Amino acid sequence: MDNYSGKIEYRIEAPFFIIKLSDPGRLNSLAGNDYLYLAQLLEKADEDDCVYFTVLQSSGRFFSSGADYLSIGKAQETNKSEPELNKWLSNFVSRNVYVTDMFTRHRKILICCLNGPAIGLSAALCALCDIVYSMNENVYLLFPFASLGLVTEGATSVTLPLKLGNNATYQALMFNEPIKYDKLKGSVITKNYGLNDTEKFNTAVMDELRQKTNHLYLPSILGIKKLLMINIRDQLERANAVEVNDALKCWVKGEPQKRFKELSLKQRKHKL
Ligand SMILES: CCC/C=C/C(=O)SCCNC(=O)CCNC(=O)[C@H](O)C(C)(C)COP(=O)([O-])OP(=O)([O-])OC[C@H]1O[C@@H](n2cnc3c(N)ncnc32)[C@H](O)[C@@H]1OP(=O)([O-])[O-]
Repeated sequence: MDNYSGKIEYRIEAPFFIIKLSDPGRLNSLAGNDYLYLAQLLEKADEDDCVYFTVLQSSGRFFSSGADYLSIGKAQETNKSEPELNKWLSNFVSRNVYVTDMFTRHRKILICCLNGPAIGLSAALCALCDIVYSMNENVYLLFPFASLGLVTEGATSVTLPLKLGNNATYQALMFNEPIKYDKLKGSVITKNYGLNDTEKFNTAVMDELRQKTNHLYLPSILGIKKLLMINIRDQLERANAVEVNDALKCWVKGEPQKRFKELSLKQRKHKL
């Protein structure tokens, strides 16, 4: 496994496999290869028989600001002679399919420690987690697909209506509105720790998880997750495939690249 950028750390404290995003200076934005590494770590956690819970943590004030716009610029600039279709099949389709698939197929309990806002593909991955805890009420999820010339990704065309409801999903996606704590509470977030320090929050969640799980018969929880996923797994897998193929057309046309560049030049700002 290649940890290309060093932006992601992991440690195993059985029964927990803890993955931590550790690039707070750039708000834990992730390049294509970082998402690949994250997916590989999920695969490793899935295969490890000592692991029952995969815990996602982050650092600083954001959980993750989504795809790293600089890496999209680089992908655009390299191999200029390569046909756009080939370029975005490898730089977008295969990566998005793989990372989303590793989340949808993950057999262990996925717990997200949401220390701050999550955006784009990273927000989609939070929405794929089984349990989400928030550090405080300042968290939000933003899916700026309509602003960036993209369409739903990371199986959000299934997870958002399922978790938030259909009309709330339309409201957020059509107008690029952040989904704030008041809407996430109870639907996505099941506990708010009311803290203001990410490291204290991460520690508090782990302390509580150790306490809550030490009396459980752990194989049962995997059996329960398997049953809970039976009805939606096919939907998630189908959505993943259709989403990337629709988005591929956007990348070939070139609209997202233009808009990501504007973001990187600070000529475009999301309304929060
Ligand atoms: C795979 C393809 C599909 C994926 C789709 C998606 O994920 S769609 C979602 C795509 N994502 C988005 O649309 C979100 C884009 N980001 C934003 O809209 C804003 O940064 C903000 C609203 C998140 C925070 O505003 P704020 O005023 O509080 O903070 P700030 O702006 O000053 O940022 C602090 C530092 O972090 C840096 N940095 C931040 N994000 C990124 C990034 N994604 N990339 C790289 N760098 C990023 C920023 O440059 C700055 O560094 P500098 O210049 O000081 O060296």
